[in-house]
Amino acid sequence: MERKEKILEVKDLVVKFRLRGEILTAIRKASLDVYKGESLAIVGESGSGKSVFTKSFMGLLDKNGFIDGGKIKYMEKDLSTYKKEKDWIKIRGKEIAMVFQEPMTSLNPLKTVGKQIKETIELHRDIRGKSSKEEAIKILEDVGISKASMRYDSYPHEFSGGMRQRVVIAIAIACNPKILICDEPTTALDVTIQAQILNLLKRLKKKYNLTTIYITHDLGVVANVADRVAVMYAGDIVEIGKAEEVFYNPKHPYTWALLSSLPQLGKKGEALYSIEGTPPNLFEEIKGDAFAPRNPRALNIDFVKKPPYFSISPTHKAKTWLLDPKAPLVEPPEGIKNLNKYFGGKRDE
Ligand SMILES: Nc1ncnc2c1ncn2[C@@H]1O[C@H](COP(=O)(O)OP(=O)(O)OP(=O)(O)O)[C@@H](O)[C@H]1O
Repeated sequence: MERKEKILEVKDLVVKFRLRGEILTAIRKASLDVYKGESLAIVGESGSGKSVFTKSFMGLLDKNGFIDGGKIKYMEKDLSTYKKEKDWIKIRGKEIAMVFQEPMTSLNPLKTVGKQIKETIELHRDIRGKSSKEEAIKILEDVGISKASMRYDSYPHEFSGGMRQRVVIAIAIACNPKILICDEPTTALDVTIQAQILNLLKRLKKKYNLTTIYITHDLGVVANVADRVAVMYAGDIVEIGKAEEVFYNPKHPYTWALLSSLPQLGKKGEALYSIEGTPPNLFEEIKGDAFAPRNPRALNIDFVKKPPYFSISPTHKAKTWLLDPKAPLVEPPEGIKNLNKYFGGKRDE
């Protein structure tokens, strides 16, 4: 594999929350390398820790949250040691920016969209006055807003949902970040608009040489945009690889379950597959493989000992005892064996 430069290196990160006198462990020694210029997707069910994990890179954890171990290395700096807002201001937006699911919560309803972009430019870059307005208009054009110089003076409520999401992306881009984290960027939008926003993000990634991290529970979104996929379960990354490796040669039973629940695989008239059981209680210590109680193919050892990563290829690894040379042969479910039929074409776009 060509050796790419790491832009972010997360090692054994532990994030906890204090809640009513108890401690909840949301991230359990998760590690992740992100390479410059790549597009990485973090997928997993609601509550698996995707948002908490990425928010910890930006100092955006809720007040009751704290890092209790591990490192977050970004450009020679260890962000896990950052405590003060004045340190985070140098990173947030400027180096690492985030686009959230619901555009209305990220926009100020009382200010024109142009002013919001202009202010962001002036806060982060050395441009003022007329030039920053011109730059704001250019960015509005970049994110696909037609008649940008006229729309500059519009308020957020005058835009449709998809257009508002474009404005939120414009604000994120205006800071000139190196990493753009997109947290469920299309969940609140209808299907055609979703595709447009994903295409826009792909285009901007190329133009601005961005590293993009998508957070989503929807593997369908991932098929279209990600170079690599990280699968998260109960606060840990249980499988990671190139998108085609995770889609066409998945190894962790949780990835099998996620893939089996893809709506694209649903047969007409049949109920969609859904993963049985519930995720573990994060207030309690987890023993063994966290997915074991929900895994119909679990081995005895899964309930006792946490699996390490086993490598499948230089770019693909998974934390499951099924990959241990001593494990019995367990086949993935039939339904997910020919996924290239569904996604093969799309990935080559
Ligand atoms: N402020 C908080 N206090 C207590 N627990 C929290 C807090 N924020 C998050 N959590 C818990 O951390 C775990 C991970 O949450 P997180 O929001 O990262 O999940 P997620 O995978 O992003 O899910 P979703 O897709 O629903 O956002 C969950 O169990 C959640 O309840």
